[in-house]
Amino acid sequence: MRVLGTVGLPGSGKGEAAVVAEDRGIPVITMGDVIRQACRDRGLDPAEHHGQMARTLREENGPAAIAERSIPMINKALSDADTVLVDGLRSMVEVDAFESEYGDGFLLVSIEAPFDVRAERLGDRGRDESDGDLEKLRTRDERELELGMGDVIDYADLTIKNTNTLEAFHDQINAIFDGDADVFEQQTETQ
Ligand SMILES: Nc1ncnc2c1ncn2[C@@H]1O[C@H](COP(=O)(O)OP(=O)(O)OP(=O)(O)O)[C@@H](O)[C@H]1O
Repeated sequence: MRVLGTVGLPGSGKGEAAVVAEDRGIPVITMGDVIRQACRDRGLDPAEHHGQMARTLREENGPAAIAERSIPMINKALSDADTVLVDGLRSMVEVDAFESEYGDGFLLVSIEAPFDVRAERLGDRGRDESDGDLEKLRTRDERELELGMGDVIDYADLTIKNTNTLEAFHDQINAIFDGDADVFEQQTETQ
């Protein structure tokens, strides 16, 4: 059993890591899915209430609420699969929740790229208007770091620098899933 969590600032490549996982048939649970499900459970439109629901869940059930709600989803996926990817951890309380559930089976991977590289890639991605806005990216970075993402990045078992081609990045992610170079084993043994 392996639960691989990713952390990274906006545009670092977490979504691409999830694409690699899905291509290999590895289930992906995103924290966003948890929030969308909570919206639907309460009859709310996720497109409209996503941000508010994230805050409500934390207010009602504490800062680890979203991680805790994702654990049953991960466990369900683990009944059919050996490995699951959890996309986008944001704070140490979430790390603690996954570590207490999965112990050494949990591996935290930090995906990193410099601001300028992320800004250019997000500009190309253009998923929404904030993607092309440098000031908004700076604000998003600051907000994530203030909310504790920096600690999670520092704590990660493995760091991947996503500064090369997309193909090279996919190879790096595949190597982690393959357990190449004993990367996975070394890290879990020393935890
Ligand atoms: N090595 C790379 N070379 C070229 N493009 C890349 C590379 N890595 C990622 N990208 C592209 O950069 C964009 C941002 O990557 P991605 O969507 O994976 O980031 P993210 O970490 O999920 O961001 P967010 O948190 O904002 O959703 C995407 O369009 C992705 O295809």
